[in-house]
Order: sequence, then structure tokens, then C-alpha cells
Amino acid sequence: MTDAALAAALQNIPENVRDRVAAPRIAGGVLSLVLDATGLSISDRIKLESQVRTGVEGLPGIDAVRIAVTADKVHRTIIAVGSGKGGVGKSTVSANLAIALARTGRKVGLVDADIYGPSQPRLLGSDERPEAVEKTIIPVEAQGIRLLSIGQLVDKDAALAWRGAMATKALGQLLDGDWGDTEILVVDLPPGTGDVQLSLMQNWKPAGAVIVSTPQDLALIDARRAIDLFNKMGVPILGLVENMAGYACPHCGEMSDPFGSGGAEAAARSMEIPFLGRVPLTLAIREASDAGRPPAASDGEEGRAFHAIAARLIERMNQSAA
Ligand SMILES: Nc1ncnc2c1ncn2[C@@H]1O[C@H](COP(=O)(O)OP(=O)(O)OP(=O)(O)O)[C@@H](O)[C@H]1O
Repeated sequence: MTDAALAAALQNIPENVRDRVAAPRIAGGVLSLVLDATGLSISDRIKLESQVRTGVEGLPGIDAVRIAVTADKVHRTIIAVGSGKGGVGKSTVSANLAIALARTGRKVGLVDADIYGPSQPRLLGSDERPEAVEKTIIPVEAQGIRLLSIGQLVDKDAALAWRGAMATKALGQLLDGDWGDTEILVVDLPPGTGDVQLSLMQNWKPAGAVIVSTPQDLALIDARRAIDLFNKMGVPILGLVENMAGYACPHCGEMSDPFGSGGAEAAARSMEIPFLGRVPLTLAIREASDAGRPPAASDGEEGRAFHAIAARLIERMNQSAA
């Protein structure tokens, strides 16, 4: 009878989730089994357990059901995106880099931890509010990536007034969100070298950092400071991105270099860090970004720089993992 009851119970579990069931047995009318929820988000895990329970509960020979849910830890690579000062396009680069990485087939998430200007919801054209299950926030989906932003949790002015402890607590909520099978988590940091940066490095150990700078000397001096901090904390610099490098005339497309050219690449060389590439200053990038249409999400000319930078970043990640 027990064998027959067990066979009937397994038959009643939907076929697409049967692979996740292990060690089923019936003893004293209690059906027990192990359910493998590896890679699933909390809400999908709850759905899976309920599907199995609904399938087997009340069948002849089964008085009670005990399900042990297990999950292997998904290996996740955290990439911090920092800059020495504000306004250099760190958020623009983070968003487009995350999208470009996702377009290579990886599962990518973006954490907007910039308490001074959480702009990712606007850049990704998403005004969806994330929900929470069992106090864990579930990222929203936008432009092929998953997103959690401080800007989704509180209004802009509230975040601006935060000091140390509050900002790091918020960072924790974002990073410990329900990222499911996300493989790469890009973290858009506030500019400079403050509590959020320190907390990220101490508590989440990013695999590496990408530094964004403009070609101006001043920005590069600031960038060096950010690089120093990552170095001191033992976080490898994956590379430097030069943003707003050269101005593309919106009429004729001709490039000019109001701030000189090659400065960031030379600086990267002198600091012995990889140069990941440059993104030109163009009206099209600004307009698309402001309209919530990140250039990297389309195949147009403007996205090309970001795709090339993502490809170089992947090479670097592979090298530093080897
Ligand atoms: N390559 C670019 N071409 C044209 N405009 C750009 C480019 N990169 C960024 N911008 C524009 O510059 C402004 C600042 O960019 P962004 O918000 O990404 O900078 P940030 O460094 O994250 O700033 P903050 O530190 O204030 O958050 C935005 O209006 C953005 O659209």
C-alpha cells in the first residue's frame, strides 16, 4: 500500500517540478520529501512548495506532508561601480553596463546605492515599486535586468539626508534582496569614498570595481582617490571607463575633444589598471537616458561603446577569476 501510495503521490506532482523532488518516502501515513529550490526567488520557491503540496495532500495513505526545501547558494559576482566625484556619468555607465552584460546571456541585477541621487529607476524607465516577501525585497524587472534602488524605497530628499548607519542599512536591504539566480550584481555607488563604499567592501566583498571618470584632470585626481580606497580594501580594480570623452556634434557627427583626449587612458596606464574604453559625450545618450531608454538596450550606434566595454570587462573578470 505504501509503495502504491508513494507512486501515486509522485505521479500527482506536476511533471515540470518532479525533477526537483528527492528522497520521497511514506512512514506512518506521513509523506516526507526534499525539494530543491536552487536558483529560485523566494516567491517562486513558495509557489513550488505549494504546487507539490497541493498535488499530494489528501491522497489515500497520506495523512500529513512534510517538505524540506533546500537550495544551493548561487555564486554571484558583485561589481562595484564608483567614481571620485559626482556628475561624471557613473549611473549612466552602471545602467548601460548592466544591460550590455545581460545581453551577453548572463543574468544581471543592478543595485542603485547612490543615496545622493538614485537615478536608476528613471534611467531604466521603471516606476514600479518592489514588493517584499518575508521582509526580503523582490527586485523589479526592467530592460532585461533586475533592479533595486534606494529611489524605489524612499523619496529622493529623504535619502539625501541619510547619514552613515541609515545608508548602510539601506544598502543591506538592497544587496540582500531576493536576487534569485542573478549571476552578476552591478552596484552603482554614491560618488566619493564614504560609508556606503566601506560597508559594501567589508560586508559583501565585491569581486572588483569599475571606476568612471571624465577626461578632465580634476575628475581623474578624484578617481585616483576612489581607486586608492578600493586598493586599500583589497578589491581589485577591473578597469577605468572614460565617460564624456570627446564631443560628437549632433549635426555632422564630427568628434572634438574639448577636454583633451587620451588623458584617462594614460592615467590608467600610469596607475597600472586596465582601460575598459571610452563613451563619447553625445546629445543622443543624454536624451535617451533622460527618456528612460538606455542606449545599450538597443542595437544603435550609441549602445556600441557600452557593449565593447562590457566585453572587455568580461575578459577582465575571467582573467582575475583564473
Ligand atoms: N556620455 C554621455 N553623453 C551625454 N550625456 C551624458 C553622458 N553620460 C552621462 N550623461 C548625462 O550627464 C548627467 C549625469 O550623469 P549621471 O547621472 O549618470 O552621473 P553620475 O556620475 O551618476 O551623477 P551623480 O553622482 O550625481 O549620481 C545626466 O544627465 C546624463 O544623462
